[in-house]
Amino acid sequence: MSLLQIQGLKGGYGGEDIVKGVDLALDAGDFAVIIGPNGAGKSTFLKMICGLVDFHTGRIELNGQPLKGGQALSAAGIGFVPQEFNVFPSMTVRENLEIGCYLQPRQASRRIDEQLARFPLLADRLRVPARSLSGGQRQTLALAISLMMQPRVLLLDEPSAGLSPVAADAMFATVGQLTREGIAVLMIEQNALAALAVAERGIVLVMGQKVRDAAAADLVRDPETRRLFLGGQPEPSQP
Ligand SMILES: Nc1ncnc2c1ncn2[C@@H]1O[C@H](COP(=O)(O)OP(=O)(O)OP(=O)(O)O)[C@@H](O)[C@H]1O
Repeated sequence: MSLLQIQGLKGGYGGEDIVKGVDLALDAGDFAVIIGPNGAGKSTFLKMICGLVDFHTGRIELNGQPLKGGQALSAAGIGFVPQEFNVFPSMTVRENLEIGCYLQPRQASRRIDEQLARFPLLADRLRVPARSLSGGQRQTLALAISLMMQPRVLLLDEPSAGLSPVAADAMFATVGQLTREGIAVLMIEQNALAALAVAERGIVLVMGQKVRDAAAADLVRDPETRRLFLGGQPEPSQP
C-alpha cells in the first residue's frame, strides 16, 4: 500500500473534464515532478488531491484512508503550496507561520523554531510583513508555512516561479532534502530540466492524461520527451 494512492481520477470545473482518469502512487520519500504543456491540467490535478477542485470519479487514499472533499487536509497529512497567493502579504513572517499551524496552536512556537532552524533567512525577518520579502524569501516562507503541520505528502505548484536560476536551484535542493527526511513530494515545474535533475521520477501530463511516469533520468534521455516537453534541446553529448 502506497502512502498516497490515486486511482482513475476524473473531474474539472463543471464542464468537460480537465483531469481524465489519472492513476498515481507515491511512497514516503518519493520525489516526483509533473511536467506537461500549458493547460494540461497539472494545477487542477494537484487541487483535486487537496480537495480544492471536485472529482466525480476515482479515489484518493492517504495511508489507506479515502480523502473526502472539504476535509482539513493539512490535518490529514497533506501540505499544499499554491503557485500564487501562498502567503498573507500584510501579515508578518511569524504570523504567516502561526497560521500554518492554526489547527494545532499549542505546537506553533516549537514548530516555528524548527522552521527557523531550517530556513535561517526567515529568522532575521520574523517581524516584517511578508510583502516586503524578496521572491525567493517569499517562496521559502510559503514552503515553511506548509511544513508547519508536518505533512507526509507535499504538493508544490511551481515553487520556482519567478525565481532566479540560482534561487530555483536552492529551492529544488531544499525540496530534495525534505524528501530525504521522508516527505513524499509531488511538484509541478515549468523549469522541467532543472527539476528533473533533482527529482527521481517524472510524470508527463497531457490533456488531462498521464502519458509518461518514469525515472527522471530516463525522461531526460528520451528524445521524444525532450523534443515535446523539455524545450526541444537534444541531450548534451557525453565527453
Ligand atoms: N477555476 C477554473 N475554472 C474553469 N476552468 C479552469 C479553472 N482553472 C483552470 N481552468 C481550465 O482548466 C484547464 C487546465 O488548467 P490548469 O491550470 O490545471 O493547467 P496546467 O497544466 O496547470 O497549466 P499551466 O502550465 O499553464 O499552469 C485550462 O483549460 C484552464 O483554462
